[in-house]
Amino acid sequence: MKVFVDGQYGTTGLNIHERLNQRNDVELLWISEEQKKDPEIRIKLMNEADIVFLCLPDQAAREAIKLIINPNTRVIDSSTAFRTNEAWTYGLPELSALQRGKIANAARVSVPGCHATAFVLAINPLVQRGILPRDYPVSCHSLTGYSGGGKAFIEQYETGGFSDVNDSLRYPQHYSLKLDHKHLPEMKKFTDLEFQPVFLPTVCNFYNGMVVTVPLVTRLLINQPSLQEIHAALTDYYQGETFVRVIPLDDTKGISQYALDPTLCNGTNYSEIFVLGNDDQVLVACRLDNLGKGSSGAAIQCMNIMLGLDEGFGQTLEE
Ligand SMILES: NC(=O)C1=CN([C@@H]2O[C@H](COP(=O)(O)OP(=O)(O)OC[C@H]3O[C@@H](n4cnc5c(N)ncnc54)[C@H](OP(=O)(O)O)[C@@H]3O)[C@@H](O)[C@H]2O)C=CC1
Ligand SMILES: CC(=O)N[C@@H](CCC(=O)OP(=O)(O)O)C(=O)O
Repeated sequence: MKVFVDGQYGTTGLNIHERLNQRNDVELLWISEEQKKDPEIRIKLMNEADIVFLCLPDQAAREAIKLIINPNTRVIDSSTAFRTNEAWTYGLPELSALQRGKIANAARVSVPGCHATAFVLAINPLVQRGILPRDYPVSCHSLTGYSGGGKAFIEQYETGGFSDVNDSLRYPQHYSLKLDHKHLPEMKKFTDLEFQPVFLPTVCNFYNGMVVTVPLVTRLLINQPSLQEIHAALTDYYQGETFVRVIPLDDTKGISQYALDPTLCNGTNYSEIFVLGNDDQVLVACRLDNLGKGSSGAAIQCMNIMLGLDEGFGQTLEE
């Protein structure tokens, strides 16, 4: 099976390339760094491939898709360009059994954004199980490593050694302060919420890793559930999932007393859901690697599903 990664020299593309390089069921079509934007070579490689990964900025992804004319070429796009487009399938198999089936048969799959993945995983089951009202005024915070910003952003952190210009990057920075983050449309659509959440991300001085948190006031939820009931609903929803782990309440005692490290899923495709707080106010948190389940790992998981393979094939699996 032939695979081409368009954008193979970028942060996400490089990561996907590395993961696929280790597999012997995949023939990777290769483009040199000098030629990576040459339309003629890209057209040839994209139409020769069974699967194309697009790991490009949004506008470049919109242009690239027009270059694919082979009806048998299936596409997995990591950008924001097509995530809420009805002609595309949202690549989050843990949404539902129906969604997993759609991915298996899809010709065009859009990989969810990293913040959106964590938010949807944490919140969608609570809406589907009739716990969180669809019109709840949801708010959400995300703590993320800087690799989510791509090559140019990474350079600001890693070269120049915190010059006067970017000295403040040493410290956590809130961003997207117009409260219009580009993941909001998918966050709303794939949780069935009536309104977009208020979403505030914070980028920090570490490479990868992420924790998204959603505070909930239980007296405003349907039938005023306890913390245990919220935890039980999430645990039940994700039973049998390989890559979503709802952490048992007994195992969250240490975290409740100390802190939630955003980097502990790094290097894996796992996401971990924590239910913290108390019976009056619950904090649902989701931890993942923005370069794993937040992008490249999720893209590979989708490819495996599309090919009828085990979802964990080629992923780092840990017990
Ligand atoms: N980093 C992350 O954690 C995540 C990223 N994403 C998404 O994945 C996509 C890629 O992001 P990321 O890897 O971070 O970005 P990078 O900036 O790190 O990489 C993008 C790559 O695409 C190349 N490129 C740009 N335009 C073209 C073009 N017209 N034709 C061919 N190649 C081109 C760039 O080259 P050059 O630099 O020379 O312009 C670069 O090598 C984005 O849409 C991003 O939103 C999604 C989830 C997480
Ligand atoms: C630190 C940082 O800037 N992170 C990026 C996340 C990138 C990502 O997941 O998503 P896209 O695929 O939608 O680009 C951001 O918040 O925009």
